[in-house]
Amino acid sequence: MTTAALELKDVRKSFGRSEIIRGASLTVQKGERCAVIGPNGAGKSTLFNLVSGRFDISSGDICLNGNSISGLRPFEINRLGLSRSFQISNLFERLSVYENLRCAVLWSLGYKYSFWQRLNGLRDAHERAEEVLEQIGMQRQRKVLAGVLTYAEQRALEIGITIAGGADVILLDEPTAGMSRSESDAAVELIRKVTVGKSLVMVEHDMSVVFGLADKIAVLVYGEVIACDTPANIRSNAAVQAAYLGREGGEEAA
Ligand SMILES: Nc1ncnc2c1ncn2[C@@H]1O[C@H](COP(=O)(O)OP(=O)(O)OP(=O)(O)O)[C@@H](O)[C@H]1O
Repeated sequence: MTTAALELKDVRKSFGRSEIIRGASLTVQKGERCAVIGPNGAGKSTLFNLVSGRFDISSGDICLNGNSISGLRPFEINRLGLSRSFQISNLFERLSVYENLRCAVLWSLGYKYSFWQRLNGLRDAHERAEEVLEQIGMQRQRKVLAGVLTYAEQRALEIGITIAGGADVILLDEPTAGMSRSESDAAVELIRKVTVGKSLVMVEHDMSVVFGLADKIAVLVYGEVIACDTPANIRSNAAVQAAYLGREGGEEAA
């Protein structure tokens, strides 16, 4: 049996007396694209914060490539190969597109101040930043300050920053939020391209994005994964229809 890229085992999280994540289990295989959907307040962002180490789990376990990452800090989890984007823009607005990418690469290389390491680190970071620039199709904007990019370009740059360190498990939080249809279609193509051979977990409200991109959909309702299946099976799942799709995404998902 192959080792899963990411596995959540009966994960629970309470804030004070409120249990927000109530025994969530989820397995994402290597190379698989999984969308997490669910109503507002279901706990999707909390789940991302648990997986990326921003919050500690209350109980259960989370494994990355077969090894427990529970209790590790975000940068340790990142160095083990998991990278996440944020809903809120996470760019250095006064740095250029290229500089933003180079910063992300240097950070992921564990760059520390030492002369020789600095020279080697800068060379490696330059080459990797160039690769990512090409992957996200932003060579023409390389010198443009991140703060003056269009919204869709900023989101594309965020995706570049997320993949810059070469992580093999990518978490994207609402990557197409606030985009027009055509911008969102372009973002889907970009995500598809940059996640080839990687595992993707994304939280997304736009059902055409979810059903267009995901190999597997996990439905989170009140902190529990009530279904996790192929898009076709999720579409016809009566419990999912009742709890979520019937109200929020039925039209796009149909
Ligand atoms: N740090 C926190 N302290 C206390 N309660 C929190 C905290 N973070 C989240 N919650 C609560 O957990 C619940 C789930 O929130 P979360 O943001 O994870 O939901 P979501 O599914 O991402 O929602 P949305 O789709 O609206 O973004 C909410 O009731 C929220 O108020």
